[in-house]
Amino acid sequence: MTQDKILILDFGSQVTQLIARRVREAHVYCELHPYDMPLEAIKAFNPKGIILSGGPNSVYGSEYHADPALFELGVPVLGICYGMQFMAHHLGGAVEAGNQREFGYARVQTADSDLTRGLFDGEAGGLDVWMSHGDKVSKLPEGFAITGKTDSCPVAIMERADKRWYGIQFHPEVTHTKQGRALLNRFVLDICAAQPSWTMPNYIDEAVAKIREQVGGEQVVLGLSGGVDSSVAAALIHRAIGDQLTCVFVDHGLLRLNEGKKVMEMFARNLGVNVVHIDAADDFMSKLAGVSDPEQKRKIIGAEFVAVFQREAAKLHNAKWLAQGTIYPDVIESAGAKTNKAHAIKSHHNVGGLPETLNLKLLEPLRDLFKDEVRELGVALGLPREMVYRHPFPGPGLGVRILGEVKREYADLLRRADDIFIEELRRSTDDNGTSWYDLTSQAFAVFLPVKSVGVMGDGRTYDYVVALRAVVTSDFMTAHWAELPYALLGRVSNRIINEVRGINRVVYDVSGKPPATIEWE
Ligand SMILES: Nc1ncnc2c1ncn2[C@@H]1O[C@H](COP(=O)(O)OP(=O)(O)OP(=O)(O)O)[C@@H](O)[C@H]1O
Ligand SMILES: O=c1[nH]c(=O)c2[nH+]cn([C@@H]3O[C@H](COP(=O)(O)O)[C@@H](O)[C@H]3O)c2[nH]1
Ligand SMILES: NC(=O)CC[C@H](N)C(=O)O
Ligand SMILES: [Mg+2]
Repeated sequence: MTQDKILILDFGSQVTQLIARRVREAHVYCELHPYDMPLEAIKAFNPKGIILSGGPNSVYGSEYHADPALFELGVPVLGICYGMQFMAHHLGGAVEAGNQREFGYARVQTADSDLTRGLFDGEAGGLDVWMSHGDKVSKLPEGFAITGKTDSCPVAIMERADKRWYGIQFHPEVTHTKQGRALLNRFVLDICAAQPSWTMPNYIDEAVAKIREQVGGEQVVLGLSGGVDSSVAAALIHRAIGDQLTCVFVDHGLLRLNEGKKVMEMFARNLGVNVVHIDAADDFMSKLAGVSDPEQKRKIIGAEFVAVFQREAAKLHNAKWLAQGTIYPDVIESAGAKTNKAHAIKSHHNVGGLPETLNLKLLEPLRDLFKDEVRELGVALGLPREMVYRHPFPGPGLGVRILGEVKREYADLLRRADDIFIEELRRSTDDNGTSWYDLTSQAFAVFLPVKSVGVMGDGRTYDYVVALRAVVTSDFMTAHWAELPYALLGRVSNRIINEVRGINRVVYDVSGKPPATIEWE
């Protein structure tokens, strides 16, 4: 890779991923690796600078240590929180438990400093930061100066400018630290002098060359969902190897309105990608008949999906590769998941769960990218903005948005109601002219298989209920219900009740996650 690179060593902080995002936002490529990355691997990575993350442990008496020889590589090092404590510990200073723990907002008094130079324009002398620590640096390592402190933290910033070693006790990666982004930019762009050349248009050539080299003359299959990740992966791989790529698009009868048509039009017709469109609605519907338990439904859909995909992939001549839209957060989270014993709330199904008997090699060209980068890449590859900035759509589709037993009739009603909701969201804007579709992270309709009484045209109706769900979230782990304007909700309700015969009542879901989840099943 010809890019300048920053290495982030992860000591287990909850927010390490944000450090990587901030560096990427400065258009510098970076990677996150475990704290115990071997020195040889660090040298081979050839970083322009190293960032040591925070972490839950205490550096004294713990075994969570990086190889201290990294300080002698001649590249700048920035230690954040635990990272700074590790730096102090290994360079001859000392760290001990503080008598006061500090969580949340703090004001750091700063002296003129190499690290913070130029960050304050007119606001000299202070930083508004976010702290989360119990330990403190109690003795400075040799040659270091204290350049920032708070009332309860005598060493909030320490630095040794001749070696370009910097430690900060607070977290610059979180947005609560007001000048955090500027500080990270100062480290990465000025101190490490990394070139900000990491942009998606630049990345295309490199990614294309890599795919060609990996795949050679062999054939690739990809499960295309019409979602963002698989679509961008398809466009990128197609750019690299053209007809050697075949996409399999499975219509399980639980897709959004006209989804199949849209996907075929976009990929097969406009981009000239080979797409096999499988209409498997009958298979899915018959397997789902009579089943109302959410987990059982998910498992049936997941298993059937694999069966259909496997059958189709086997028909393709000489396919040796399975391409997937795995992205960097998936990679980081699945590494973390190995040690994480969280409760399973829902079994998410992805083609990621394909059995090894498929005997295909994995091609994952997006595995270094964050979602916002994947979107930029999609635009750079010529996919329409509207498709690339779409809300996520779950693999089991409407199957988890029809409560209880799934029936074709319900899916048809729901598809139309959902389409009206999305159309109105795209059409209405807030005062700044941003559409409500873009202001929400995910929005959809849910089918409730209960009937209620209504009156239309002086006649009695006894029809089904649809719930509207719209949430705002940055990570989908927690979410707020979206405060949509009443007038917009009113229009959606009117249109659904008037246009979708069989639905006579619309309600709005005002539950956050937690305690509710985003999908109803
Ligand atoms: N109907 C489908 N046909 C073929 N492959 C599918 C289908 N639904 C899901 N997949 C596969 O499962 C993978 C995971 O789905 P997931 O929803 O996480 O990602 P996505 O659909 O690509 O993007 P997004 O997160 O924007 O929805 C997809 O990348 C795709 O390869
Ligand atoms: O690809 C997927 N396969 C699934 O089985 C699945 N279940 C939920 N989701 C999506 O995940 C996010 C969080 O959803 P929940 O709050 O309902 O768990 C939301 O964005 C959901 O749409 C899925 N995505
Ligand atoms: N967030 C951190 O990195 C905390 C470091 C260390 N565990 C402390 O409490 O000080
Ligand atoms: Mg999807």
